[in-house]
Amino acid sequence: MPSSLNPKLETMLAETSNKICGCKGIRSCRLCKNTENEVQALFTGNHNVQSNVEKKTCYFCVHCKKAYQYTRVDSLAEDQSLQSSFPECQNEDLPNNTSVPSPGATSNVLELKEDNKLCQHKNVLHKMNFPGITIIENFVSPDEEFSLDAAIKETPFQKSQSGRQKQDFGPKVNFKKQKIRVSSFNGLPSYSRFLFERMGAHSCLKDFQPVELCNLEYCSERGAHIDPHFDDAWLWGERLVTLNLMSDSCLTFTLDEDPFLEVRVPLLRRSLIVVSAEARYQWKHGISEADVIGRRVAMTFRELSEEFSRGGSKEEEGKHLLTLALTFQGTAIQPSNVPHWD
Ligand SMILES: O=C(O)CCC(=O)C(=O)O
Ligand SMILES: [Fe+2]
Repeated sequence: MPSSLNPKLETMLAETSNKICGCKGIRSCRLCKNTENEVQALFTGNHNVQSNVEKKTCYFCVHCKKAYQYTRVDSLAEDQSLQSSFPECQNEDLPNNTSVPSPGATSNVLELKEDNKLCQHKNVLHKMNFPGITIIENFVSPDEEFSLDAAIKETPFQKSQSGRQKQDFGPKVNFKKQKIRVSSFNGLPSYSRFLFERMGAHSCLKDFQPVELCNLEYCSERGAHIDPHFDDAWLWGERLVTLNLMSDSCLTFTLDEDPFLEVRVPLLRRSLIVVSAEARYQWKHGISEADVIGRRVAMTFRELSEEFSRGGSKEEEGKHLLTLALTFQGTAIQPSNVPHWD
């Protein structure tokens, strides 16, 4: 809120916002932003001014794992699917042996080798490497997606920041003070066991052992999104693994030092994305409001950092967390205790 507003109005807005959504501090969603904007406009006559500086947008190709800026991007405005804003690469002739089939998969174009020569892109202005992204398409089948969503809905969601709703299965963490409490953590939920087992069949996740699952629900009516951020690196390890359910979306990567550059990575429905390396540690990631169409559910699994793994100073704590997590008998932890990057 601008400081030019009178204190009474600020208090009124804060109270209203608190009642209708879960935003705190600088975060906002459509519910509190609308209220705030309407009242602000009444009092100040100000309206948001859109920046007209051109963005350099690169699109990540799931197949050759490079990011491309195009001379023109045909956007099918009438098609509501986000997929249509990603230019297609010509990869129909890819041999089957370049892929690793996923147990839930119907597609055989998966985990393709980097630098796949057969992947061709038209109208390319600029091509860049974008290390640290692996996408496994069709990680779950439509039936499995439906069952997972039904199982998730059995637990009530808690209001979160920026219009999101969440459920957390993990230890209580105070990231600022670097403190953990495990007393209320009783494991990952049973419905996530088969996902963990399936991950192990993929080379990039062979040794992946999750200690936290955070389910996030995004709905466009609430203007749900997630601001650009880094995930914690003290407790959480290198790989952030997200299963995307119920609709397509897009993860946008940005750099503070180059605010006009962005890399858009498709979050395809039923696909699994692994974010690691530079994509995890050098680039911030976020999901903009415009990239949420209808309802989206994201299941994010996190592993332990080196400090909490074998040989690290917190190895014993890590072991304990892992034993609890992998019982798969978990129930969601209480909202006030929810650990999160923000
Ligand atoms: O919804 C997503 O896919 C990303 C969520 C995320 O970045 C986070 O929870 O830290
Ligand atoms: Fe994140």
